[in-house]
Amino acid sequence: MGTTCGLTIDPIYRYVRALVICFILLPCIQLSLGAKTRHFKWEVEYKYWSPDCIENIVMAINGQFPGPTIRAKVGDTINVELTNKLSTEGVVIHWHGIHQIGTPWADGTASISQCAINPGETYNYRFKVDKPGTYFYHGHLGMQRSAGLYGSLIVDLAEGEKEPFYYDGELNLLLSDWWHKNTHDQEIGLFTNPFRWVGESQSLLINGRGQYNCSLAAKFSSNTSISQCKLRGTEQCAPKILHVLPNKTYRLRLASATSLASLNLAIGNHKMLVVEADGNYVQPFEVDDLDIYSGESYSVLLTTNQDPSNNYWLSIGVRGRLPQTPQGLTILNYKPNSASKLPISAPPITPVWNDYNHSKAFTNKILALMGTPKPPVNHDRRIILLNTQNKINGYTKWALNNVSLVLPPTPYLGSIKYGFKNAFDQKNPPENFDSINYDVTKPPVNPNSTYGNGVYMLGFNTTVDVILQNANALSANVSEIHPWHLHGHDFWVLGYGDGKFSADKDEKKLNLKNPPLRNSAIIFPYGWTALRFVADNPGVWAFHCHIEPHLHMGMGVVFAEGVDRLSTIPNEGLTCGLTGKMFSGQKN
Ligand SMILES: O=C1O[C@H]([C@@H](O)CO)C(O)=C1O
Repeated sequence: MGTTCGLTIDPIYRYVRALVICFILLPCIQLSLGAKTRHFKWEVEYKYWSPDCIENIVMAINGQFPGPTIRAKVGDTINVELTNKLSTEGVVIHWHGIHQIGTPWADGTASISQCAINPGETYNYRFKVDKPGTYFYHGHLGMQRSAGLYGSLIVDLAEGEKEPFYYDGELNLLLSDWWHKNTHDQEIGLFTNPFRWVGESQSLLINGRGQYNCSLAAKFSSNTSISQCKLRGTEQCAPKILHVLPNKTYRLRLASATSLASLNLAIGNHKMLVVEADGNYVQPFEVDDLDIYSGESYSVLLTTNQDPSNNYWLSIGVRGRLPQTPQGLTILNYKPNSASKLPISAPPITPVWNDYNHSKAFTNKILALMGTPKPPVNHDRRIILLNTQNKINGYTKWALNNVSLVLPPTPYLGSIKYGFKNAFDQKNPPENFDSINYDVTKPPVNPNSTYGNGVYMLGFNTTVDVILQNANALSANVSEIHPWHLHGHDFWVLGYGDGKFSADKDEKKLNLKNPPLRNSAIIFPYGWTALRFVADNPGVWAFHCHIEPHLHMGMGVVFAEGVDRLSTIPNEGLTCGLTGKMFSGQKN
């Protein structure tokens, strides 16, 4: 029996009732709650741009880099008509942190939730924003995030609702990293034998702005070869100054769209109170600096209680990789001081890149605010994913339990819905690795892995645990940070640990009392991270390392649940691969 708007009743009555509900009642309920449909017409194209004062090409939206900020209220419907104006490549946009409940085809993952939008074509992203918080959107095909395809998405509380904290004003910072080598070149290097790594970025950007050939803080540097930037403020690379008034509290919304860099952010002389992580409230805690990994977002409260005759630095620097990228800087301008008045001392120093104790201390402070839903006490299934750097026929890859993901030409959402059994590997990918014999502290004994595109089919409404197990990469004594992001859900972060996860020893250490709910979590070098989520959102969902070159090298898996519950999937996103053939057959 079919369902419409979630209802299953007899056919004629069902049709009439569905019409009434869909076209009369739902809009009325929306109106009465003040919810709106927000329409946007976007065109994606390459543009010449100077994000760090060096001219390059960026992927711009409506001529802007970063793309326009979307601001909406909980319950609103976002409708982005996205036209691909790139002349030779497809495009998609993922709405990072938005659950896409009932609209999995709008998740914007090429080969998973939709076909890439071809040059000249338009795709309609229509979805509801279900949770207040700080989010962003970005390209999810190839290396298009590295190319600059990103922007902010901020969801305010519904009318009449109040945040559990007070602030006078708001500042929004979207953080990213920037290479001078174009992303096609970067991408080809990753798929070449011998492998050519993308290397560290040339610049860090704050709201799409950084300075490569000069520094805002050169006069404080002992390196005399760096010149002081002389910017008028109108340049594309001039910092976005953060204007504040003394003795007020500001909510800083932070999101990291970096391709590679893990960042640490600090504001000279000021403390920050962390209140939100990935769209979830956390127990407030105070910090001097904060780590933010690719794919994460935070809100911090900043009180402007320092000497009002000065301005202060806001700095970001690289963590977890030997930094070869200068700090990204902007100025916190206490009004009425002139914005061009430099702070009186040097910018905050980023903690040493491999001081993991510093990072762990920060991460362990993140706990759910009282009232946050708690995780189910038991899990139905536990998937353990060993993260390794591997080789396939001499090519360097990343793999999970020895399988490196290569996406199929037919998007999973369509192939699962319509039962195309030859669209992807029908065997469940491995649930575990040989944890008794595998030494996570050493390079793999046998580094050869295989390509795969199988799906973890999750029972609808079951509770799934994922243990992400880090290991040594291909070179001895190297284990990297990987920030993992789950589409379509938040998960509870039950705990982090060092070495190999052991159910006997570590199970009892898991936090079931107040674990933070998030959509992104990291694994520390040589460590493990335990996550739990409920598979209650019909659709097909990527779960992957948010370092873009790592995802491109296969570091991801695919989950699917409840696809049979989706009554209709718009054809619009499935007109490629086997589903494309099926639709063209129907037309004939
Ligand atoms: O995937 C990666 O490859 C390089 C290095 O391991 C090999 O060049 C690096 O730093 C990564 O994160």
